[in-house]
Amino acid sequence: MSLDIKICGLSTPDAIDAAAAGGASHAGFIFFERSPRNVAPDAAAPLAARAKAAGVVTVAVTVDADDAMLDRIVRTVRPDMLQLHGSESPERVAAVRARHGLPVMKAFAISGRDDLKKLDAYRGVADRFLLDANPPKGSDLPGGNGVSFDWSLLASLDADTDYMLSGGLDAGNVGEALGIAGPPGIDVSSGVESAPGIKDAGLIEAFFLAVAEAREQRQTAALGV
Ligand SMILES: O=C(O)c1ccccc1NCC(=O)[C@H](O)[C@H](O)COP(=O)(O)O
Repeated sequence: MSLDIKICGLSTPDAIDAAAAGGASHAGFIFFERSPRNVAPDAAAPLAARAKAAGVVTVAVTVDADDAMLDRIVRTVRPDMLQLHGSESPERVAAVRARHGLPVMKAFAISGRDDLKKLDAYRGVADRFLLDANPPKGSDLPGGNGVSFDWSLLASLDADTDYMLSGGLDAGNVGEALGIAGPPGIDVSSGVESAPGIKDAGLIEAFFLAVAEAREQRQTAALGV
């Protein structure tokens, strides 16, 4: 089974190259001023072009952005996908998708079974889901907090739910997350940083190695070797 891997919060050519070299399927760019990973559209444009040239799908991450901001990002950065990481309603997701003609990944904060029910109103509207942890108390950010949630909750999701498992992943725990949830995609940001907003090529490489090892172990176990 294939596994999509999104490295989020990229802001330098070196980090793009490390993500692409490791085999990232998606590269995320944050357009949210309070984030240490925030990039201006003009600065993100050449980075996104670099990721695209390496065959990586580019994702523009926004939080309750209005049409003017999304217009500017789409016009300048030309992302392949939009990630809506705020409290966007199903109607807003549909409107954004129609206005820009781009697939939309809708993010949800998960801390209990009830949170997963919220996805239902977005089925057939959002192209994909990103399931993240609830921000810790006092956090200024809806994402990128480096905290995880109970991955076993995902066992109750419909098998055909297309999502990325996100929140607090790193090289040390991604194998366990894959084993418990078996997601179609994963997403990481803080877990491959040496400091908030500073991606580390060594940590990115270690993350991909940990994913490869875990997948190999699962395959071996499945074959009963
Ligand atoms: O990463 C941010 O700073 C951020 C800010 C505002 C909205 C979303 C943000 N990140 C979105 C992502 O897709 C992150 O990769 C995701 O929340 C996981 O982050 P982490 O727990 O640090 O791996």
